[in-house]
Parts: sequence; structure tokens; C-alpha cells
Amino acid sequence: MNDQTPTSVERATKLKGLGHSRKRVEDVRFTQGKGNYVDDIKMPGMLFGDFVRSPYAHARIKSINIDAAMALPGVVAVLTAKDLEPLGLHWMPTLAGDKQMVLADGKVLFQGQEVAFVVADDRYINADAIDLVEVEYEELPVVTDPFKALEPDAPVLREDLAGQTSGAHGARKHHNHIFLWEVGDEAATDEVMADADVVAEETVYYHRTHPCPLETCGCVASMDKVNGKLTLWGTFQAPHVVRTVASLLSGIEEHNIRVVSPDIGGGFGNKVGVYPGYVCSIVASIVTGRPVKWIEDRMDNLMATAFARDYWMKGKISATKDGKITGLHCQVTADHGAFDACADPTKFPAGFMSICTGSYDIPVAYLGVDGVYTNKAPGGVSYRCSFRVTEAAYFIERMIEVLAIKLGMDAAELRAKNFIKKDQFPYQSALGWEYDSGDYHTAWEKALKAVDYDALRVEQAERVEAFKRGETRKLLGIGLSHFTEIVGAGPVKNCDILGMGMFDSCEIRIHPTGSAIARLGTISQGQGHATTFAQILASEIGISADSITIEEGDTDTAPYGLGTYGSRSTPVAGAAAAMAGRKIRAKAQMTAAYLLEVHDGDLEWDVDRFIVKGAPEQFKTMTEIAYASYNQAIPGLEPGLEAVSYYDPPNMTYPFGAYICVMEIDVDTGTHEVRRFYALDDCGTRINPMIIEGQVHGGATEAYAIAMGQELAYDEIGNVKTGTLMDFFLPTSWETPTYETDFTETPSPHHPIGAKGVGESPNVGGVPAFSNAVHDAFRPFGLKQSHMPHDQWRIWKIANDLGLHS
Ligand code: PCD
Ligand SMILES: [Cu+]
Repeated sequence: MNDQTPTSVERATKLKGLGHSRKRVEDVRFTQGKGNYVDDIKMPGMLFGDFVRSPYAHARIKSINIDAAMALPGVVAVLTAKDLEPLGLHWMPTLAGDKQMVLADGKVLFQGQEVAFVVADDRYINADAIDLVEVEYEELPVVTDPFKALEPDAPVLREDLAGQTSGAHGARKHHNHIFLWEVGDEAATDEVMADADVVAEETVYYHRTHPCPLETCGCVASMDKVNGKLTLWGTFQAPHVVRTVASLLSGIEEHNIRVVSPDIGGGFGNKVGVYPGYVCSIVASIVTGRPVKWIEDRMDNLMATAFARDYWMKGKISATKDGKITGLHCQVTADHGAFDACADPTKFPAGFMSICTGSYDIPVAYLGVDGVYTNKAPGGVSYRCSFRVTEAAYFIERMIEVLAIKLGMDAAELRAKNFIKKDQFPYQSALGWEYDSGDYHTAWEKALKAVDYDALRVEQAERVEAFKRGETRKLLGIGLSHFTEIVGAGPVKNCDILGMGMFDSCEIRIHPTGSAIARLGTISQGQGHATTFAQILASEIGISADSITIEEGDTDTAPYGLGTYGSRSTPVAGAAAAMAGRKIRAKAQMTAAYLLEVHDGDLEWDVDRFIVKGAPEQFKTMTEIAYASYNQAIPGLEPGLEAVSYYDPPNMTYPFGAYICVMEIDVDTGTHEVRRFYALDDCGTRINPMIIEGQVHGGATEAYAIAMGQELAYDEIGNVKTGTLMDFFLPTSWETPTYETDFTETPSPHHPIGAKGVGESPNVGGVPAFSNAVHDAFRPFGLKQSHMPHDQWRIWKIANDLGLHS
């Protein structure tokens, strides 16, 4: 080699592959206002659809009169359940094995429920027409409390299920009961609790909230009657699933349906489910023969689309006197709203709530979850948390704190004492998971050291003394959280959605001049897949990330995949990308061997080329190989250089992290100030450190929102009290704390590049850190448990109840 030849390191740097903080390629378009969102789609002759929604949470519909609305010029159609019934589309299946009304069929079950679909020439006519639809309601008694819903004389919500003693997930014990899901060994757990030295008990409530992405949900449906093709653009987190479901529901053959997710303005789980708006838009387009657009407004989105959480978790945790945890018992009452439309893998009606033993080595455990119907909107989703993992993490991280209080032990020490040890991985949890890898002690020690934990405890103790002497009105809280996530659903053998196995895919096509396009079955909603998937491929196939186009979201071109949620893109589609890349390399090696006139086995891969072993000056670069693949006849090889991989992961990945929040609380006003927030994440091999940092900032901010003020609140008669952004807390830059990010790197042993997901981790770990900080500030004054969100009023109330205002 002469001096001009770049070294391997120089060439690797140029590729911008794994570990490179490559700038997000999608941002050029976004920052210049050149994104292409659903509402940007405009078609000739396009109509607009919008819903008449129920003002009541529970009412019988006595009549619907559409005459006045139809008489308004510009109104093309008004659909009601009666129009959908002959098509069998007035109800639709939910992702959880239940069914849901598309348009109110005889009654309404939550405020904001879709009653009629008005189709008109423009949005303004629509708004007027909605007011002209006359619906006569007869109010029925409302149940918004899941415990009251299970009382013997509670009103019957789902009359359609009358007499059905079992549902999609087993026996129903009451007319408002959906299922009881049980995991673990209850008898053994009870036994351990009975003779334990110490048992701490607490009810932990994780309130109802909402993902509230900046862009609301919407779609454009266009039925081309001439060639029988339906095109559906929409804010879908799982476009292929939408295509399959649309085909099964409508009877239109799947090849005649094209589903496209264009740019999406945030998903956060909200855009996983199937909503009545999609069905009605498709029907309206078929009926009118014109494209129909439906876009929610903010209130529609908050009131009627997928909520998150609403879990009442009754816990018991037992330990020896010196703090070794011996058992965990968790009984959940889960408020699912009017229809069970939770987005979870079929066999997991409470998602991965059974990860609630967290980061700890707990020998026996039991989890029971009762799903309950109430008069609230349907659609429990994993709002930035893989299928109920934030609920699980919040539960265990609160129980640890409660146990520490009971034991009189430091909560950081109690955690360290019970962590699963590094040499215990792969670790079999009492509730059935196999944790693939972890090194919790290292992460925890790093975190405690970074914030100087011991000094903080000293400062806190001094603060309490100063407070008692009347020298200050501010308390100091130290919020600890060590979480274990479970992401990357999932092995097809136990994870499916409506029977569709949860693999994912990547298809790569190398062009003759050595650049490439790759398509995947996932869909970015802001995560930056176009940037990071190209990086995985760059490292695998030796083509610069800048020369690789990544495409997702068009079912006519992308290979089948289950979509993006549950931080599954990196663990599953990312793995498929690496595997497809390796197929490309395997074929490239044969081509290189032919060109260099050596045996395949005499070659070795070196960043972007194959070199002859022992003779590195003889090589063929990927660019040369690409050209030869198309333009030179190579005996025994087909022309072209393409590969596809459908990847069924052997297990999920288990990212983890250590978060610490230091918070000042003003006892008199109930205000708080986050003095410090330290977030250490371990997501295995890091593809793009800068994107990871962005993910942590975003997720921690959503965690902050949820813990400190965000709530989807209802009054007793089922009115949504937080249906606008005036009331529903979305932090602005003004409220958002500053974050310090850090990492350790424990690769997943089964993922081809060792990567684990990270997008949801900061929410999973962040919520307990913020909430524990509030609790910890008041702990010296006797506070054990109080419910989120910790808004100003609730914090003031804690202080008041503890007698700190007198
Ligand atoms: N190791 C690693 C991992 C990861 N990464 C990166 O990061 C991201 C993320 O990833 P993940 O974790 O895998 O995830 P995904 O799948 O992709 O995504 C999903 C997520 O994501 C998150 N984030 C975000 N961001 C934004 N911007 N937007 C949005 O919307 C969102 N969302 C959220 C959510 S909620 Mo669910 O749905 O609830 O279930 S789930 C979720 C991407 O880009 C990747 O590549 C890296 O770099 N490395
Ligand atoms: Cu979740």
C-alpha cells in the first residue's frame, strides 16, 4: 500500500456507520418545512369527513335525523351505523380480540364517541353540517370508576355482550369485567408473605394519560373504481397491519390495497390502533367515488383516540430483616374504557406488565390483572413504553421505596442488595421472562457516583433540620429509579397481533455504481430511521451511510413488517437490516473471489472491501463489486446484488438504566424545581449516540409531563376535563428540565449487532425518578404514597395533609 491509501480506520470513519453521531438526514426536509404529512396530501375532487360525536358518556340513541344536514349545500353524505350495517362495518374488531362500534349502534359508551360521519366539500361546511345533525339521546347512568363498575348492581355497559361468560382472554366474572390475566405462582407467593420478616403493602395508581402527538391522527382514502385499487395514506405506526386488516374487513384483495404512511409528526403509541375514522373514510370514498380526507382536531384526539395507563396496582412485597426481597404480589384493576382496544400482543392482554419484578432477583411472584369496562374512551396503548412496561416499572420502583421505608434502609442500598447480578444472565424471572443480559451494579454505582449520592443525603438531612427550625420552606427530594425494559417484540412463537407474527424485515438493493436503497417493514415517526438504519448497513456492507436511501411506510414497495412501537425497530428490523447486509456481503465475496481469481475462503472483509488474506494490496471494493455484479457475467452467479431478510428474533432485548432526579419542592406553593436529572441508559451497542441522546431528552420530557401534571381526567358523569391543551399539560421549553445523559454498554447476546431498543426507556425510567423525588422530599415527614400527577395542587395538598402548613 502506498501512503495515499486510506487506513481502515479512515475508511471506517467515512462510512458513518455504527457509533457515529451522524446528523439526522430527515431534518433537512423538516426544518425547511418540506415534510409531507397526511394533511399535506391534496387530491382533485377530494372531500372531507368529520364526526358528529357524543356529548354524553353513556346514553341511548333514540333517533338520528340527518335531513337538515343533507340539505346544506356542499354536503355529500352523512353516514350512520345503519348505513354501515349492510356492509358489516358498523362494528369492527379491536386489536385485543374485542369489538368496537365504528358508529354508535343504539347507544354511546363514552364522551366523544363517533355517532355519524359527515362528508362534505370542505371542512367549514362539515363543521356547519355537524351542528345540523339532530341526535336524540336518553341519558344512562355513567360509570367512570373501575371498582364501581364491578359492583353487582353497576349499570350494564356492553349490552352486546349480555350473557357472555367468557371473552377473548378467558372467563368474565361480571357484566363489566373483561378478563382476569394471571402469571406466576400465587399460592407460593402467599406462603412466602405469610412467614416473611417484613411485608410492605401499597396501592400504586398510574393515572390515565394520553400520548398527544403534535400531529393528530388522520387519513386520506382514495378508491379508484376503474382499476379497483384502494389507496390509504395515514398516520399509521403499522402500515402493513392496516393493509391486512383493511383487506379482511372490506373483502378487497390485499394486492388491491396500498397503504402509505407519509411523514408522521410523532406517534408515541397513539397511531398503532385502528380508528373509526379510517373505516368511515374508506367507506365514504367507495360510496362517493371521490378521495376522502379525515383529520382529527386536538379535542378529537384527546377525547377519542387511544389513552394510556389507568392501572390501579395493589402491591405486597416481602423481605428479610436485612433487606433481601423474598416475594412480590401484584393485583391490578385495569380500566380499559368502553371497548377493549388495547394494543398488545395477543397472548398478553396486560402487555408485558409481568416484567414488574423489575431489576431485582425476586424468587417468587404473582401478577393478576382484571380488565374492566367503564364509560371512557377505548384503546390502552403503550405511550412510550413497551406494552405496559412503564406501569410495571413505576409499580416496582414505588414498592422498593415503600419497602425501604418499612425496613428503615437506604433505598439505593436496598436496590443494590437485590439487583440481579451480572453472572446471573441470562436470567429467568419468576414471572416467566428470560432477561438476555445486564450489568446493573456497574450502572448503579456509576449513577450514584455521578450525582454524589452520599453528599445529597447529607444535604437532605440538613435541609430537614433547617426546615424544622423554620429557616427554609423548601424540601429536597432525591428520586431514584433503576429500570429494566423489555423491547423488541418479539419471537413469533409468542408474540402476534391479531394472529400476525411479530417478525420484521429489510430488503436491500445495491445499485451498479455502489450506492443503495433499503426498505424496511417499520416506520419512523420522528425517531430518525433514515439516519440510523443506513448506519447499520454502512458497517455491514461498506457503503457510506450517505449513499444509502432508507424507505419505509409504503406497502407497495416495503417488505411486510409489523411496524414501529414497543421500541421494536432496532431489535427486530435493525437485526433484519444487519442480516440482509450479511447476505449482500456473502454474495459480494463470491464476486470478489472471481474477480481476484482466488478461492472465497482466501478473502477477508476489511471495512469496505474484500482483501486477499496476507496480500492486502489485492482487493476489490464494494463499489467495484457492485459494478461487476451487474455488468460482468460471473459463472454460477445471477446478475444483480439484492438481499432480503425476514427476522424472527429469538428473544426480546432488555435495555436498562439508572436515573436520578434531584428536586426542590416549595411546601407553601406546591411548586417544584428539578435541580438535576441524570439519566444513564444501557441500550447495548449504540448506533447513533446523538440520536440516542435526543430520544432520552424526548422520553424524559414525556416522563416529566406524566409525573408532574399530565392527566386525562374525567368527572363523575364522564366528561373529559382535560380535552384541550389549555388543561392537558404538555411541557414547553419553559418547564422542561435540563438532562445529563450517560451510558454503559452491555450488548444483547442474541442481536446481530448487539443493539437493544432505547426510545421508550427514558419514559419507563423517568416517571419513577420524578415521582420518587416528590415522595422522597416528604418522606422525612411521614409520606408513604400519593398519586400522580404531582401537580402544584396535589403537592400542596400533601404538605397540607402532613400538617406542614400550620
Ligand atoms: N442501541 C440503539 C437503539 C436505538 N437507536 C436509535 O434510536 C431510535 C429509537 O430506536 P428504538 O428504541 O428501536 O425505537 P423505535 O422502534 O425506532 O421507535 C419506537 C419508539 O420511539 C420513541 N421515540 C420517538 N421519537 C420521536 N421523535 N417520535 C416518536 O413518535 C417517538 N415514539 C417513541 C415510542 S412510543 Mo410506542 O409507539 O408507545 O410503543 S415505541 C416508541 C432509532 O432511530 C434507533 O435507530 C440507536 O441509535 N442505538
Ligand atoms: Cu405501556
